[in-house]
Amino acid sequence: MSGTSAALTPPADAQTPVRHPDAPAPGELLGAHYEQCFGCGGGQPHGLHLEARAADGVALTAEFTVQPAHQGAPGLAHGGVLAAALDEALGSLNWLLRTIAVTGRLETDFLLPVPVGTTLHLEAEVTAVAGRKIYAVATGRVGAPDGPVAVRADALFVEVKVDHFVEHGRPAEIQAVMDDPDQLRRVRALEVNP
Ligand SMILES: CCCCC/C=C\C/C=C\C/C=C\C/C=C\CCCC(=O)SCCNC(=O)CCNC(=O)[C@H](O)C(C)(C)COP(=O)(O)OP(=O)(O)OC[C@H]1O[C@@H](n2cnc3c(N)ncnc32)[C@H](O)[C@@H]1OP(=O)(O)O
Repeated sequence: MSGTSAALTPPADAQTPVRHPDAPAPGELLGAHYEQCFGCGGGQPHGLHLEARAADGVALTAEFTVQPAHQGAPGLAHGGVLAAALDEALGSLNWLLRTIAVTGRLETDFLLPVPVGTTLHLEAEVTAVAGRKIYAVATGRVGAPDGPVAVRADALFVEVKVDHFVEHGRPAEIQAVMDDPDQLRRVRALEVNP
């Protein structure tokens, strides 16, 4: 059984999402938004190393292979890790809107257990935008892009400015980003109207 709370139902005056003209082309790898991100960064040994690719519209596909470090029960992925994979795929939609947004609400259905070694094939899509609120859905299929759906999520992201991170992040990590031209370029690429 699954359902969606009222907070995840777009209001009647919500807009159809618009892919930003400078968004990566369909098929292009999106890359990590932050090297130390648990979801997409290359600098986290036990991270998900999720690789997302732009699709048509305001949508993407992504893959993540469940590692032994991601177990909850013996030989099975932890549910929180699967939720993190969905969250990361949904968060990567920022690249297509060229907006910085953070997860406000994430509702997840766990439909099938996911064994270690499985590659989860994710799809995420923005469904509506209302002011700063971005509504999106994601699914994760096991084994193949057309495999059975193991997990799915409905989410609300809320647009923020870079200041959100500068204000709330631990100063050492924020300074490290500011000192790294490559990292700074990634942040700026997300932010159309700083
Ligand atoms: C130069 C150095 C820069 C360093 C930065 C480096 C890299 C950064 C680059 C990119 C990173 C971007 C994103 C990360 C990407 C991927 C990771 C996966 C995604 C995540 O993992 S991200 C982490 C988890 N995430 C959070 O850490 C959020 C914590 N949270 C907050 O920071 C606030 O809570 C916030 C901002 C969400 C809202 O706060 P706020 O004060 O700005 O706005 P407000 O409360 O007014 O909400 C506005 C409207 O959203 C509705 N609304 C809000 N929350 C709702 C909820 N939960 N349910 C239903 N509706 C909700 C309200 O009802 C209102 O609706 P209405 O306008 O209709 O009244």
